[in-house]
Amino acid sequence: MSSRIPTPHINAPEGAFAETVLMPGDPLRAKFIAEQYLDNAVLVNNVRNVQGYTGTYKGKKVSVMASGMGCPSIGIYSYELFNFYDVKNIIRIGSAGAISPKLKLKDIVVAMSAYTDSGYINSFGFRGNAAPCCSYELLSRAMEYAKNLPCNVVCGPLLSSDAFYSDSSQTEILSRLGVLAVEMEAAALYMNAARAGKNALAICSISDSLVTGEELPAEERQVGFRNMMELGLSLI
Ligand SMILES: O=P(O)(O)O[C@H]1O[C@H](CO)[C@@H](O)[C@H]1O
Ligand SMILES: O=c1cc[nH]c(=O)[nH]1
Repeated sequence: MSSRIPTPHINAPEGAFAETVLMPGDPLRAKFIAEQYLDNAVLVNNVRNVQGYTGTYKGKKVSVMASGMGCPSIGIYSYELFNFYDVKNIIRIGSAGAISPKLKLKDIVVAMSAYTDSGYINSFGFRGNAAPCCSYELLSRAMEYAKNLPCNVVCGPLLSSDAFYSDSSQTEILSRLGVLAVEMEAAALYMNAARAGKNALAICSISDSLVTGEELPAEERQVGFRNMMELGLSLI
């Protein structure tokens, strides 16, 4: 365990986090997961209102903490958890916009890999094109559990974009390459896990479709993705 805790972003003491952390972007989704699913949940971080809780689920210790939005933000939290708090697994519990016409609202994408346009990728010193990919062990366990879920769960690549609003047509190009959906964090999480020798998986519920223009309201993005939350919790 490093002595670099507390950090500027996490004021929890040593040992405050479980070895597995579920990580939604939205702090209120983190709070909802802690309140709905965890026994004896304790708030272990609230710096910048980025809420982190540790409790137990079915008797197993688990933490849930928000990442905020975008690669730079999840880059900070996942780096500090992996490298300073000795966390072993981070599972993103996110939302994403469908770019595949085959996906409907509330379907779940389990991200095998993440294309990215984010400059965050340059911080690892590699001058070619990186290939951020998930933990195979977490992925295979997630897809096994997904067979029991009453919703469509698809495994494939995501795009982790720096821009939520964009004039470019990159998503159409990536759709032709089989990329399923766009979100904003998986690539940074996967790169930090690789660099730290740890494990990561991004699971995202479809909150809107760039194909049809349908979208869910903010409250549903906060509390409505229970199948995804239970899929994440099945991995602890
Ligand atoms: O719902 P979360 O987990 O925040 O994920 C998605 O939602 C945010 C944009 O609305 C971005 O963080 C994107 O990745
Ligand atoms: O990053 C995101 C997340 C949800 N929906 C989108 O269109 N983009």
